[in-house]
Amino acid sequence: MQRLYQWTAQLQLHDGASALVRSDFTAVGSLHNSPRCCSPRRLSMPSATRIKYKWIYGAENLETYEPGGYHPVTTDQIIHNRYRITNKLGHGGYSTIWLAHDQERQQYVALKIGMSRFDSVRREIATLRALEKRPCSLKWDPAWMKCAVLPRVLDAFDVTGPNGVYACYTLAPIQGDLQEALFSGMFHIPVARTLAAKLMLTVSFLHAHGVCHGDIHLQNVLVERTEPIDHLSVEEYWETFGEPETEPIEREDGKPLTSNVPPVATLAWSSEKEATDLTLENAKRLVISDFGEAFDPSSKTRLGKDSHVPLAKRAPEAFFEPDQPLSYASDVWSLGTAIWGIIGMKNLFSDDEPQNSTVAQQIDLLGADHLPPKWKSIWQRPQSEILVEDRRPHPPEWKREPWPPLNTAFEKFVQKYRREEGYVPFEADETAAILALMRGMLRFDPKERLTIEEALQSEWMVKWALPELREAMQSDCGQSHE
Ligand SMILES: Nc1ncnc2c1ncn2[C@@H]1O[C@H](COP(=O)(O)OP(=O)(O)OP(=O)(O)O)[C@@H](O)[C@H]1O
Repeated sequence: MQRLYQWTAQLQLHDGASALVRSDFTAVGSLHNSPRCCSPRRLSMPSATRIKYKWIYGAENLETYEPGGYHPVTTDQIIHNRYRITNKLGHGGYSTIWLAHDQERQQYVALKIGMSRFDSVRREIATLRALEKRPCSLKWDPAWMKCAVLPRVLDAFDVTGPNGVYACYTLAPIQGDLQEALFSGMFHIPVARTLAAKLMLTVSFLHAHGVCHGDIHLQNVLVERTEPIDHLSVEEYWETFGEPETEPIEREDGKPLTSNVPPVATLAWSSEKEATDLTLENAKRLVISDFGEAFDPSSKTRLGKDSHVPLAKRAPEAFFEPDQPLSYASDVWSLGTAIWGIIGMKNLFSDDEPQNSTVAQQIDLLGADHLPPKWKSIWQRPQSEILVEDRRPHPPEWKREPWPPLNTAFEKFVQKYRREEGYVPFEADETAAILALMRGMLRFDPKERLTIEEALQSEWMVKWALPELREAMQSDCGQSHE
């Protein structure tokens, strides 16, 4: 898969117009070496005293193998006297995730091992466990109830290692995230509708249970495995799927490695399933993951400035009102950008742009007239009034390409690619319904934004997306949350 990314990125560089490759190919970075993983807020040691390693494409940030950081793990290692590491599934800014064989139950699990200095994995375990017991506060269609699948914590424990004490938990292994699937292709329309419906339904389940996810983006949206693997021994698994790809880790100063870092970097296994190959069977098995940022707005204040949602998916109130609490509406914004990602080819806002460019794109797309007056005056405040500590947005100082308005963006980022690459484009009536939903979910003012319940009742959901999901679910709902 690593090779595929390199290949597609090159294709983009040399022949961007003709290849069906995400045009914001910064996704190459965000898949494996996410800037979120390497952002300064995550670092503990001053950079001058950190040990530097030769960069390995596709590996986690190796400098983070230090006290307080990742647990050094290698294939075949047994964790907690029970879980035999079989392959790597991925990594995030807070954890590494491994496919492990549970020697007690003879089944495969995804093992998430948190970095020792963050309590994100502990919070995630608490949220998921609480969600299993929480009563539903809103009217929620019981017919859909068992279709909202959340990851289930199978086992939770601490592990002690050279970099500290790490919170760990196991959950069912899942096939891959949608961001990865979308890297070089698009979903067929019925699959896109099913994914969007199931994603929205799952978020509505969370909101109905008083929980904001707090980090909705397509890297945190996974589809379950369809092929069984529990009957395979670890050796048989390796024979079938290959052994994990590894690269030796080397220090930049040439000195020998310490025990803080593994001898080799293991590259994440990929199903190599592209968006085009995803079927309704896969789509109906969508699961939201990563509850490390989830919070209950009635009991916990999460300020806009503390949001960790990638900038391109972050709601504007987090930028304009950084000292105000976030709530369900911010999830709805991020969900809107995720649904756009599912139906289109190019992200709604470009990844890895700084805050001011992201806000400028939001304003271009939705129109300055829709900016709440108090935000308009923040945006337009004279440069001379901006104090160093004032991080609120203002127009970028450099010249940039204006972003198209919503309708044009749909034509340019969705329909054009669909036609050029031989995918069926959306019909005019469905397009109008999608755009109306997007406008409702992406209202600047969070109070005016659609609630998740309203979004679920939108024309696109009711006439196109939910019926598609219902049909796909006829037989079963995949794994049940109950
Ligand atoms: N149950 C699972 N099965 C298979 N792969 C998984 C599973 N959970 C996570 N992954 C993979 O690992 C990646 C990182 O997981 P996750 O986002 O939960 O980590 P994190 O450290 O909490 O990240 P973040 O920096 O986004 O907070 C996912 O994008 C996905 O590719």
